[in-house]
Amino acid sequence: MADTLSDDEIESRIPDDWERDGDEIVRTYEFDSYLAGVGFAAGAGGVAQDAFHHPSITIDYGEVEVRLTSHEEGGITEKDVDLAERFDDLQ
Ligand SMILES: C[C@H](O)[C@H](O)[C@H]1CNC2=NC(N)=NC(=O)C2=N1
Repeated sequence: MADTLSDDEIESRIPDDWERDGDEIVRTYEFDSYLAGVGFAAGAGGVAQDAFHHPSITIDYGEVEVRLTSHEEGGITEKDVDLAERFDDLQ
């Protein structure tokens, strides 16, 4: 079971374009169309299922908000940061 990261570890490990929001890390991706966002969300879902670590994904017109936290650990872990990097690689 992964341990939660300290505030300093989060600060140093959080990928560019992501922000900390309490016990979550969050990024809003922007797209030229709604369906481009839907496609990104589908890809992110596949990566999440592969990792068996699941984000909250909100699809709006031209935007997709992704929130990550480790529910079982009750905070932000390496799993969240690693998955954020994998989502960014989908772009
Ligand atoms: C039983 C538990 O839900 C599973 O082990 C996985 C599923 N996906 C998960 N996703 C996230 N974000 N946090 C978890 O703790 C988690 N646990």
